[in-house]
Amino acid sequence: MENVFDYEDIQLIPAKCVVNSRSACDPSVKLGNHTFKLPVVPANMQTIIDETIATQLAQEGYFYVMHRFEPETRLSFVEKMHAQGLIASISVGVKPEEYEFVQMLAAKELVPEYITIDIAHGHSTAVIDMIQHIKQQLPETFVIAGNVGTPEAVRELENAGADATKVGIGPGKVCITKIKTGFGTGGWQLAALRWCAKAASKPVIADGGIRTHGDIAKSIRFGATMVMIGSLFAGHEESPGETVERDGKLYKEYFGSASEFQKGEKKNVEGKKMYVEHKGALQDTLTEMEQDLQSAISYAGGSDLDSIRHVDYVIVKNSIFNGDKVY
Ligand SMILES: NC(=O)C1=CN([C@@H]2O[C@H](COP(=O)(O)OP(=O)(O)OC[C@H]3O[C@@H](n4cnc5c(N)ncnc54)[C@H](OP(=O)(O)O)[C@@H]3O)[C@@H](O)[C@H]2O)C=CC1
Ligand SMILES: Nc1nc2c(ncn2[C@@H]2O[C@H](COP(=O)(O)O)[C@@H](O)[C@H]2O)c(=O)[nH]1
Repeated sequence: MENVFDYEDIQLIPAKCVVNSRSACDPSVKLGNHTFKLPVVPANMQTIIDETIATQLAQEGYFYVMHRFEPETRLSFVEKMHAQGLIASISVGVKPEEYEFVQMLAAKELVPEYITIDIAHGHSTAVIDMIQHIKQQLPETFVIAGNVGTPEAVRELENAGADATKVGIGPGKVCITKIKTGFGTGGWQLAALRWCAKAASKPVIADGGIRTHGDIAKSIRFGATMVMIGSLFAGHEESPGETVERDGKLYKEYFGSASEFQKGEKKNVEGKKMYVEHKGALQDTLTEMEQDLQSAISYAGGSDLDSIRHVDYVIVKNSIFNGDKVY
């Protein structure tokens, strides 16, 4: 593959501004039948989202995907969200009990608006079978399938009925797949996104490796409809991870969904645990992301996200941070 690059290697090129204020730029995005305030979704991980955050996000008009690691709560979660007039967006795996769960939702006529099939290696018969099962049982549900890292995988999952695919194997902050298996899109996630998005006929969600808000705009430029983010969302007051104090500073725990901490055993471990700096309220980050995206849209010379998709770019030889810290 020619032109292999990652987020740090790219700078987008400004085009003539057409708005008088960044506040005139609209960073909202449509996914399925709904429009959301931002093209950003917090990762469906246990230290990133819980029912309280999911409810807050849905009420405020942001997309969310609830994780699948407390499977017994999912049915009542869908009921609770619908009782409040909010969208229900949940995750499933591919084991036999997950088939029964989907059947149970259908039998109770509980139709989540979104279901994400959340598997490490999504280019598999297991995921294709689950897509078909959901589409048969819950035809109205928007199905996001992943994770994948190749155009072949995107096409196969789309052909099986997926409404969107999620791209990213190994670029995550707490991911050790790349180290333990030698496989993945770590180190070239942005190029992999471009490769996959060119083959896609439906929305692509870029998942993992976002380290700055500018990386969201870069993902949009290279074909993402939406971006899934873990580490940047891990350090908030509301984040479900444990809060610890070290040398007078507060940190929040962030662990991988395939880590020993999540699994409760040391088997097929492909994730680790780390601590990220505490950074205040979730809404403050969402607001800053919105402002930074509005600014990105203005630099793109337009007034909505689509303008970012058409800007030129350069591959820079050195890191854009040039040895500096981000903040
Ligand atoms: N985006 C990424 O880069 C990655 C994400 N993750 C996250 O970790 C969590 C756990 O993922 P996962 O282990 O898939 O989920 P599960 O533990 O639910 O495994 C799902 C099923 O797929 C099988 N399976 C898992 N990996 C493979 C593989 N490489 N080849 C063949 N079969 C496989 C498992 O069997 P068995 O366990 O017996 O093999 C199991 O039957 C998810 O939330 C996932 O998103 C994990 C790694 C990479
Ligand atoms: N290889 C692994 N990847 C994982 C694991 N748990 C989650 N993930 C992926 O990471 C992203 C978040 O990435 P970030 O760079 O924004 O922090 C998440 O959405 C998953 O796709 C894991 O244990 N191993």
